[in-house]
Amino acid sequence: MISGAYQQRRLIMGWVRGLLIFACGLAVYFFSQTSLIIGPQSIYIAAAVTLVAQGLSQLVNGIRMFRGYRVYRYWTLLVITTLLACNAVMLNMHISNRWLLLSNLAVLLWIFAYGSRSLVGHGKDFVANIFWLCCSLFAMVGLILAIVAVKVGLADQASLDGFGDWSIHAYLVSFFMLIITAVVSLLLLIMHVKAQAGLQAIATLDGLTGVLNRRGLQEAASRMQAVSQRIQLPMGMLIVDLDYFKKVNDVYGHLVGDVVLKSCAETIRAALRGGDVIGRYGGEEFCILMPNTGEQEAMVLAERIRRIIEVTPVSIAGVESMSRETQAIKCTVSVGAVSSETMGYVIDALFAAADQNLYRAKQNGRNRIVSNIEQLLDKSPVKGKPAKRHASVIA
Ligand SMILES: Nc1nc2c(ncn2[C@@H]2O[C@H](COP(=O)(O)OP(=O)(O)OP(=O)(O)O)[C@@H](O)[C@H]2O)c(=O)[nH]1
Repeated sequence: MISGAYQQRRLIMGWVRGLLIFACGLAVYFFSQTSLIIGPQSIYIAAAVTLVAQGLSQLVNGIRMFRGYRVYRYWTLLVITTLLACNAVMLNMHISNRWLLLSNLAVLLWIFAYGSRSLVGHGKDFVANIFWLCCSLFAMVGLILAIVAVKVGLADQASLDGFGDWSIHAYLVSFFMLIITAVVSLLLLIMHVKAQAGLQAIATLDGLTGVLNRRGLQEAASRMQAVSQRIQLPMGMLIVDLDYFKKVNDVYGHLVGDVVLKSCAETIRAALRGGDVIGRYGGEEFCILMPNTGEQEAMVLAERIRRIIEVTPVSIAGVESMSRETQAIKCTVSVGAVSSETMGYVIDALFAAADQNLYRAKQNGRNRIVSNIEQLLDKSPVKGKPAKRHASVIA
């Protein structure tokens, strides 16, 4: 978080620097329009464009850094030297205004095209759409600069000599300022949205396994319950608990315990259907919420999870502090299953009933599922094979 805030500060300070140089460029341009200038007006305009280009290129560099793209350290230096050198040579050699203007416009066009490319949105989410908006705003400026360049290219010499008085300047300057303000504001909005999403993820995701934490789970359960109840579809819930996990910690250490937890969370997640939600309910307990799932389907999914954990040993080959012979650990889980068909839609009642069924599964010997299905089918609970030992080691 602290390093993220520091990065953001660095980025924003970079943008501020770019905008200040850009503003200096505009100030020089406005000064060139007064009678206070000494010497030819074109020198001031060339200096103004150089400063504007320099400020913009710093801004574009900042945008690239923000997007995580490669930043060319000497890019801003290259822009300023190219422009200064071209302008100095052309002014000293009294080369036609047309070439002076065209070269300046070309550099500005290049910067906007580069910026526009750096702002292309990826994906279809809100942030991607805002990036696309910024991209099109920069592209629009590029297009207008291209039109001005064509106009300069086609204008006759007499008209070019009065270029300083062309009314398009006022429009261009206001347009530049408007677009830059809009793009910077949109980038700040993206920064804010990303920071919010980061905070939301920290608040609702479990740091170790990457699945929802208890709070995220509660929120997901409330949402699922509201929708299921409204459209009168059943919702199922499983609480999956690793058997004899304390012994894994005791025998192999907490580092291995963490690897086992992560791996089991991933294995369970991979076994779920689209729309199912997994969260970490407690230490070595996971909760699975299943929309449109009755008691029978909940049992089917519970059995799939029990089976897949049983047949998928957790590889601990690369874990530090483990001896080379120990390659993998076999685990089993007990599952408490329940659905709104037997317990109704009250979330706390579902959690309590699933917990109660899990307790019964543990009492009955572990590596098995207990549900309320007998209440529906008048049958005894489905049972998996009891585990013979807590965790076997595959050498
Ligand atoms: N490595 C690791 N261990 C954890 C974590 N959270 C909880 N535990 C451990 O999980 C163990 C849970 O032990 P118990 O509640 O006795 O459960 P158990 O040994 O699995 O026994 P049964 O559930 O009855 O089969 C404790 O030793 C906790 O320290 C974690 O994030 N990482």
